[in-house]
Amino acid sequence: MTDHVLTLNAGSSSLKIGLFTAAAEPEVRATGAVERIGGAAALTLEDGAGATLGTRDLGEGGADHAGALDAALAMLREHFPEAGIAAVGHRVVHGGQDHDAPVRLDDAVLARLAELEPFAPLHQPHNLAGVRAARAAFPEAVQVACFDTAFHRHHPFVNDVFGLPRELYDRGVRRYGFHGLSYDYIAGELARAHPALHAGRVAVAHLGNGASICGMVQGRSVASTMGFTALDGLPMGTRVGQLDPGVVLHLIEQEGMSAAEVTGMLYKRSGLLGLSGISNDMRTLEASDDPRADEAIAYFTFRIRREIGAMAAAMEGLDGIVFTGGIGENSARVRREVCAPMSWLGVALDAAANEAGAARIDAGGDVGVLVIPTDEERVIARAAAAALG
Ligand SMILES: Nc1ncnc2c1ncn2[C@@H]1O[C@H](COP(=O)(O)OP(=O)(O)O)[C@@H](O)[C@H]1O
Ligand SMILES: CC(=O)OP(=O)(O)O
Ligand SMILES: [Mg+2]
Repeated sequence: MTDHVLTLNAGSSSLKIGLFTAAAEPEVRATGAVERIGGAAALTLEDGAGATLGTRDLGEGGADHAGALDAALAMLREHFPEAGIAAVGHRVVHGGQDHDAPVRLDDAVLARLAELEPFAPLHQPHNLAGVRAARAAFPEAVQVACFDTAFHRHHPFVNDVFGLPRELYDRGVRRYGFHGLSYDYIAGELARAHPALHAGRVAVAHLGNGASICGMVQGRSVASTMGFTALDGLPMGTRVGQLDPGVVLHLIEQEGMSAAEVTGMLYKRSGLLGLSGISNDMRTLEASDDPRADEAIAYFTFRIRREIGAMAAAMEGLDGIVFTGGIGENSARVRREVCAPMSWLGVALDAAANEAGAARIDAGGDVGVLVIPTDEERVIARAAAAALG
């Protein structure tokens, strides 16, 4: 029976899939993840209760995004041979100016989204390759795109613009912001479980291999640290984060680097990897006793603090901080190094709650501090189920 929806979510270092019932509030049947794509990639499939159904080692450097998708779909089919797929929901990182909501994919939409590939080179090509693969594997299914940019499409002008000649803004050179599916989920969780915070001003820090902060007022995005591309703002696993554009000019004009070489440096060889010289992966850096690993983490947490301060200014106050994403959910050290020096802003951390990975980790200061596991898959599944009517 075609009574299920499938979700595909290609991140920069991961591929996540989900199998849900096609209900208005979809029920999760299984989730699968390939982590550390490009490194020691491994696939895990779990059932809806979190019990492991299968694991597969894809080997050091053994899987790219396409290989990860093949392996994940094969394992899913093995465990759920009876599940028919009525709709496939895709995370598509960049929706450009056109999309503030999910959209059904056809050839014309797909062609326009492909034009945005240069603006999200670590994601968009993999997202669209997933669409093509899913159309071939499930030709009868409805294909739906869910955009990381959609949640941010109604920023105030001052948070949407760069100080460039106006015609560039008119041509779409704007601050789009990303990780919107994650922020959409967090906004829903705040509304459900923390209505007072939902009504207030919250800095949501999505810290994964890609990392950004969203300034959320009454559950809506008013600012993002990410901009025209997912390079801006915080330093990330391999991405540079905020950078003086004069450095780019220097690299090209004085150092003789090509545009492609600069692109490779800023997207793939900077951030935690570039600073540490060791790894883009926070688990590896935390386990290292090399001082460069500590310095990379120190820069990461310093920039998060700086940007939370900037969000407080953008929102004219701060009622809460939410940590989410692979690092935000799991690294007590990062949360501690971010929060400890922010008592001036009313942030007081409960050290024991933080180390224990509790859901609420503030010690009752002016600013509520929460850890909320994100669920981009659920947001995608809801949109895919909704498209079925
Ligand atoms: N227990 C942990 N402690 C510290 N960092 C962790 C832990 N688990 C995962 N991470 C980090 O989370 C990051 C990946 O986050 P994730 O949101 O899954 O990535 P992506 O941005 O590719 O979707 C990696 O840097 C990884 O090391
Ligand atoms: C937009 C982005 O950076 O996504 P991810 O964190 O999944 O790489
Ligand atoms: Mg991600």
